[in-house]
Amino acid sequence: MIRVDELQKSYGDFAAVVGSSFSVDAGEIFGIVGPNGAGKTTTLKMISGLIEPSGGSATVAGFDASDPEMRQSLGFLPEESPLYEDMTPRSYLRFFADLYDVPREEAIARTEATLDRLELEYRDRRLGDMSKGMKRKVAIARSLVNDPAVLIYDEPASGLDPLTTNTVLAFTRELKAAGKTVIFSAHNLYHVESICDRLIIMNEGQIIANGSISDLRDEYGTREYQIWATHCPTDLDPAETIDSGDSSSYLYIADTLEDADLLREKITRAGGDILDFRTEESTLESIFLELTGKPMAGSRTIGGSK
Ligand SMILES: Nc1ncnc2c1ncn2[C@@H]1O[C@H](COP(=O)(O)OP(=O)(O)OP(=O)(O)O)[C@@H](O)[C@H]1O
Repeated sequence: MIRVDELQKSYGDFAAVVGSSFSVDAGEIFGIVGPNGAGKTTTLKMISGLIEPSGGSATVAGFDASDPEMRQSLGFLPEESPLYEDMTPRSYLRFFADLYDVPREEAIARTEATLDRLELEYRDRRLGDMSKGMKRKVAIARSLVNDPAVLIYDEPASGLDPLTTNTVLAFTRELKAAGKTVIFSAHNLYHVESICDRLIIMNEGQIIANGSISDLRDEYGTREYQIWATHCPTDLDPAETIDSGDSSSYLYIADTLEDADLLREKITRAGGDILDFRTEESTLESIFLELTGKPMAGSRTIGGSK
């Protein structure tokens, strides 16, 4: 659905994007992550036809990014989406429907349904008097005004409260369920990990990793199996021991599932009980840190990060 081939952008001597190539299949949510200045927004703007590449090409739904016809297939939500402050959500969305030549009735039905789903009240209030979250919902509705097959969302949940963030993430999943293709850029790696099918990591204008979270874990991450038990056979060396008065518990770590099964067998044969068994995997954040050497602003880890 989207094909990016050796895409480049230079500003004078400075190379903001250096020969990026990747493709996004129909119906995928595809993530783009990277530290500040990595070239994410520049890449998204080139795919959207908003800036001209210095080299290479991008196609969306079979159209070159520079082809005006491509716009009918695309909804772009920029990182900062200034709205016309004196308009109301309804008048603003009708204005965009007219720009895209969408019939009025159809536009009203579509945008009202989107605003219902995003739980936006006050649709006749001046946009200038609305909160950031409310404006974001209107901008999301705008991205769908022409019912595009492809959506490019640059930091859609940035700066929003947790409730609105959850609504935006759930809505993005629903777009996929409805058959849309979504490119999703975010600083919060937990969001990317929870909704993206595949992703690229960019650093200093280059793609440094490309694949599903599971692919990236296999290639760059670690996985270990942890067993907590009540007993310590004499020939085993626990990674950790917790003494709590009259009883102790022991932690054993295995690198493979086969080794973990052997450990469990040994412990139960020696009369011990297994208290807990869990898999600990690298989070996207730890992989990101490993690859870029830079922490991701605005990100957070979920339990079990290493
Ligand atoms: N119009 C421009 N003129 C000169 N340099 C630019 C221009 N636009 C972007 N850049 C530079 O290109 C690099 C990539 O910028 P870009 O906005 O694509 O990064 P990003 O990964 O989206 O960053 P962030 O996470 O901070 O939004 C940055 O160093 C930026 O300063």
